[in-house]
Amino acid sequence: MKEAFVIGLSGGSASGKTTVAEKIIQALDFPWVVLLSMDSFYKANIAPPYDQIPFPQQHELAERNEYNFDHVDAFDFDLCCETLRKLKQGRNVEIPMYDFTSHCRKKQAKPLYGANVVIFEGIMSFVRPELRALMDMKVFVDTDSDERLARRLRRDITQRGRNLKGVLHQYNKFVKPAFEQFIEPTLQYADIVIPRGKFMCSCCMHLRSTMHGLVTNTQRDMSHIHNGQPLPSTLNVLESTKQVQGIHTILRNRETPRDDFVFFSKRLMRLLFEFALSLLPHKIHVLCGMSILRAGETMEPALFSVTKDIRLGKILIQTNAATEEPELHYIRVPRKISEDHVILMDATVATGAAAMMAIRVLLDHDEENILLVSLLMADTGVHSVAYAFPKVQIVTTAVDHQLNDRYHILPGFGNFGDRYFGTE
Ligand SMILES: Nc1ncnc2c1ncn2[C@@H]1O[C@H](COP(=O)(O)OP(=O)(O)O)[C@@H](O)[C@H]1O
Ligand SMILES: Nc1ccn([C@@H]2O[C@H](COP(=O)(O)O)[C@@H](O)[C@H]2O)c(=O)n1
Repeated sequence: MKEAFVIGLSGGSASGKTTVAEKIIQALDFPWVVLLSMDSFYKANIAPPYDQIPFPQQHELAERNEYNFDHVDAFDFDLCCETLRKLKQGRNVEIPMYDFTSHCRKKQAKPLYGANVVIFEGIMSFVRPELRALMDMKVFVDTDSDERLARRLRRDITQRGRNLKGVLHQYNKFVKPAFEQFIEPTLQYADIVIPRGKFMCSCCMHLRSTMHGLVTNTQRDMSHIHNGQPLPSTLNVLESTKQVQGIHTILRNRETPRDDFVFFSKRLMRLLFEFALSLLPHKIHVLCGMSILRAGETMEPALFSVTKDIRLGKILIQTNAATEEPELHYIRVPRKISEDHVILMDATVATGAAAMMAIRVLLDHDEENILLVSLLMADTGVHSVAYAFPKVQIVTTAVDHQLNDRYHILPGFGNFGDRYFGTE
């Protein structure tokens, strides 16, 4: 669950790598696939120290088509490797954005959150052994050089601000020799070669079958793999006092009117947060709350009522109706929270798939600084989270033992969000 499957894509310039990557994403129809391009790691930077040649000089050379963008030294391989390694580990990264017309990095970097599958494409992606070692599958797009030149002429003139003479000059002086010297020899490392850049169904079928055993249906797999295992030591269950039992009875009763349901769930949330806060170490710490929308949002007022100056983030994860997989739709995280204690909130946790996706997004944290706080959990969810993230503290008021065939907790609280918001 933690490691992303990395597909490396290589081939000459304009061979069709990006196009093939996009087709793989469509054809795989897989949740949470990200595309990372080597172009982001050109050394051409707005500020030193990445520049070997000072930027004004490099820019001027590029404008005259005299800067060699097709040499291994043009790329920041260290940053590239570190970024891909982090993504493979399911961690967050900041991707530099490159602008081909100004030959420099944009000021703004693009945040990427961990993913199930990472497609990494670039002319030099197979050149370095440390990059190849991060790839689970390597695909080479092998397109004839005339075809590549024709495509490059069209693309660079229409999209990258070049002219005919400049493209031809750059191609003959740098692009063609680089292909022969650096890129073509890496064809030997490919598991799959796509001839003439024509993406074929057979290629996708091969990719699917290779990945099948690795990333299958998360909800289904997680719903029964932990049967009979003892509950983990990171699980903290609120003491089942008469008051807590009474509130559970009210919340579990499907006849309970909405206003009672809201009142007593709020009451239980406060007790839960008091308990969760008592588990934090005795020192000054900064707190950040993260609610998993939409049911986790119901817990925010209770959290505010027991904590002062807490920062808040939100994350929207929804289950794809067709694949039954959780998908990340929206995220807002306060800046610089990597040192904070994070209280991750969801009203109920069934299989644990959404909670695990949220924890993965937060993985720039030490796991022990994350508390997953939920009113009610299924033991499947408890086991899955604890297995994947053994240091995350899990805090709840009760653990139920069954899930139905739609992965709802039994006996449970029913659909918490619908009952709370009155959208049943
Ligand atoms: N199979 C194909 N047939 C025709 N044109 C293609 C094909 N694959 C890519 N192209 C075009 O060639 C250009 C370069 O493709 P791209 O995927 O960006 O290549 P790369 O990422 O390898 O540089 C684009 O304009 C794209 O539309
Ligand atoms: N400022 C730049 C930077 C790079 N290039 C060329 O881009 C090619 C790599 O990108 P592909 O999408 O074609 O793989 C590479 O061959 C560089 O020559 C550029 O022209 N200007």
